[in-house]
Amino acid sequence: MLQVALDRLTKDECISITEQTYECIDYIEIGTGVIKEYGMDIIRDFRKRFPDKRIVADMKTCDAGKHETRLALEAGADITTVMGFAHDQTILDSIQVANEVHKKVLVDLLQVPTERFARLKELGVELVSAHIGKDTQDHTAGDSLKRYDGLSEDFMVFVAGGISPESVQRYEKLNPVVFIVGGYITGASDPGEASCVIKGVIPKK
Ligand SMILES: O=C([C@H](O)CO)[C@H](O)[C@H](O)COP(=O)(O)O
Repeated sequence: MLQVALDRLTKDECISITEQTYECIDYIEIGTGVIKEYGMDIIRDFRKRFPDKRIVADMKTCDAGKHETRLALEAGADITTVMGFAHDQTILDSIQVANEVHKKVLVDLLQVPTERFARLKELGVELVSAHIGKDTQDHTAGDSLKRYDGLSEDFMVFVAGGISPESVQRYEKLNPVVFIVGGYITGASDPGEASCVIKGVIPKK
């Protein structure tokens, strides 16, 4: 499945790109920077505009888990993100709030030591994002994905970080269920076409 990540865009650009890509995307991610600019209002707005799509709020919560998770899910997100390096209690609280409303938490593994993956499983984490951060994408291309090998035995895996049709194959061993794609789609001259091109090369799940 394909998740379009809406980052570094105005609200109007987010709406336009979502409309253009609608046919080929499965999840809409409201990016962290967009949430910082527009707050929960943009999640509420997207929920009304796009009732048939799953919405991921990339909150990147690292403290105040109950409060931030509730904010994003009550605004209409189906999934909200929490950082895997956050305190165990933050992750537990976020999962508890999400469970109460039958929604999900996606734990972002950015900067999480591999030794912590087992603990995340014990905490009840189900969804993880094997993520290469924006600021390191140019510096770590290649083997940094190795640290995520085997994750799909314990978690439903989302993958993110500079993904393009050319790099999709690199993720095969991670057995991802969702490919999160931002810049390749949002920076394209025809985002609709770009979303369908990448949808055509990611494994069907
Ligand atoms: O989570 C993301 C990143 O940390 C910026 O907030 C992006 O949504 C994710 O990396 C996907 O975007 P691209 O790397 O541009 O494909």
